[in-house]
Formats: sequence, structure tokens, C-alpha cells
Amino acid sequence: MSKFTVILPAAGRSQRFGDKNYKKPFAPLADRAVWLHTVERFASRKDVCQTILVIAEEDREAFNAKFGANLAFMEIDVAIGGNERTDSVAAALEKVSDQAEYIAIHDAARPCVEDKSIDAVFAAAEKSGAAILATQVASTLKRAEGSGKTPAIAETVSRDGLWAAQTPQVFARQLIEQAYANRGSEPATDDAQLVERLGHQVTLVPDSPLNIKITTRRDLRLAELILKTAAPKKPDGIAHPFAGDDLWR
Ligand SMILES: Nc1ccn([C@@H]2O[C@H](COP(=O)(O)OP(=O)(O)OP(=O)(O)O)[C@@H](O)[C@H]2O)c(=O)n1
Ligand SMILES: C[C@](O)(CO)[C@H](O)COP(=O)(O)O
Repeated sequence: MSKFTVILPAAGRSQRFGDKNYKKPFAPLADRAVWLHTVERFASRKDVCQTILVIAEEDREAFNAKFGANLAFMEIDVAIGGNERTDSVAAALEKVSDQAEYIAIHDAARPCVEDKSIDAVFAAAEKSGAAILATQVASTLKRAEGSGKTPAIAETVSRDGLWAAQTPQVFARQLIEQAYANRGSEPATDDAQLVERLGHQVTLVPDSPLNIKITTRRDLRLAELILKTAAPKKPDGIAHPFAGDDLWR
């Protein structure tokens, strides 16, 4: 069985979330913090040899005070993130266990990912060396004129062949380490871009649109509704939403 290190970036500023009390990975969702729901998607997997949560330096003290026991119990490593998401992932890559053959990078702000989607993207990465979950764009896409609250349409953009990238984004260890070593200063909003820039093909693995990224407070409400339909607890005692359930396809 291949061994995967899971990196969970949770060091963002949560500006679009706009809550003065919580950054989104630490906001209460159903009965516990968002990041704990996300960690649980991976905690009981036999193919996961390490989990690294990436937090911001400014959150370290409060996080340890509130969640220190969870970290110890769940044997979660912590890295301190940086300005950009890629800086946070780079910090975690410095801490990857020698056992890891693959690296899975999953937004801590995506707590609704399904077990079988993780299975699928892990398997795809084992085949091609690089794979991400994504959903095919189903709506008609419009480019706005300017950036006001209710802008006019500048143009309709063809959605042919367009997919919305999600996470986990999963890579052979050497590949993602090389991609990050070569990343330079050009921004990248996801990790796949850095691997694409090496000329390595990345596989798109279709996933449910319910694998949402919590960005605004409205998304938190949606995540709550999604998790409410979670499958009953599996024998390992952890709720695994939609495990084996095709309702969401
Ligand atoms: N410097 C950063 C930026 C983002 N992230 C993490 O990457 C995930 C996706 O990022 P995003 O949704 O953009 O989070 P924020 O950057 O916090 O959002 P915003 O742009 O609204 O501030 C989140 O789990 C976030 O915590 C991170 O670890 N380090
Ligand atoms: C990685 C990601 O979730 C894939 O869609 C997305 O790029 C994160 O972007 P953000 O601006 O950091 O939310």
C-alpha cells in the first residue's frame, strides 16, 4: 500500500469570511471546528502516514491553547504558514515524513470531501503521478465589465473543457518537491499549476460540487447542511459523510 502525507493548509487570513471572532478553519461547524471535520476525512485512513496542519504564526498560541490536546491525540504535525498558500505548503513540505511516497494537499476549508473521492484521487495520483479533484463547469460563464457590486456583462466565456479545481491535489513526492523547488515568484492559486509548469500532465478526477471550499460565511451554512446528511458513524467511530452514497454524484 502506498503511503501518503496529507498537508492541510489552514494559515490563510479568511478575509472573505469576514468573521471578527474566527478564521474559517477554526469556526464552529455543526459540533466542532471546520479543520477537525477536515482532518477526520483522513485520520482513519490506513494509507495516510502523516498529517501536517499549516497554521499562521499569529494563530499559534490560541490554537495550541484550544486544540493542543487534539493535535497530540490525533498525532498531527504542525507547520507555520506564510503569506501565500504556496508559502504555507512549502513550509509543510519541509516536514514531510521519510515514509511518504505521495503528498496530498487539501484545503482545511474543504470539510465535506467524500471518502470515495479521496480514494479516487489517491488512486489516480498513483497511476499518473499527479491528480486533482475537480468539477466540470455546468453554468454559463460571464466576464464582468469592471468590479462593481452589480457590474454589466462584458462577454460570455465558453465553458467547453472548463473544470473548477478542488482539493485534494495529490502528487508523487519527488514531483511536488521539484515543482516547489522551481516555483520562483510567479503566483499560483493551487499546487497543480506548479506541476503543470514542469510540463507534467495532471489528471482531473471528477468530484461532487458538494466538496465546497468554505470562503464566505454563507458557505459555512451550506457545509452545515451538507454534513447534516452525513452517513452514520463508521466502525472507526468517525462520521464519514456520503460514504458509499451516490446521492451526490
Ligand atoms: N497564505 C495562505 C493562504 C491560504 N491558506 C489556506 O488555503 C486554503 C484555501 O485558501 P483560501 O480559501 O483563499 O483561504 P484564505 O486565504 O484564508 O481566504 P481569503 O482570501 O478570503 O483571505 C484555506 O484553508 C487557507 O487557510 C494557507 O494555508 N495559507
Ligand atoms: C486550491 C483551491 O482550493 C483550488 O480551487 C483554490 O485555488 C484555493 O484558492 P484560494 O484563493 O486560496 O481560495
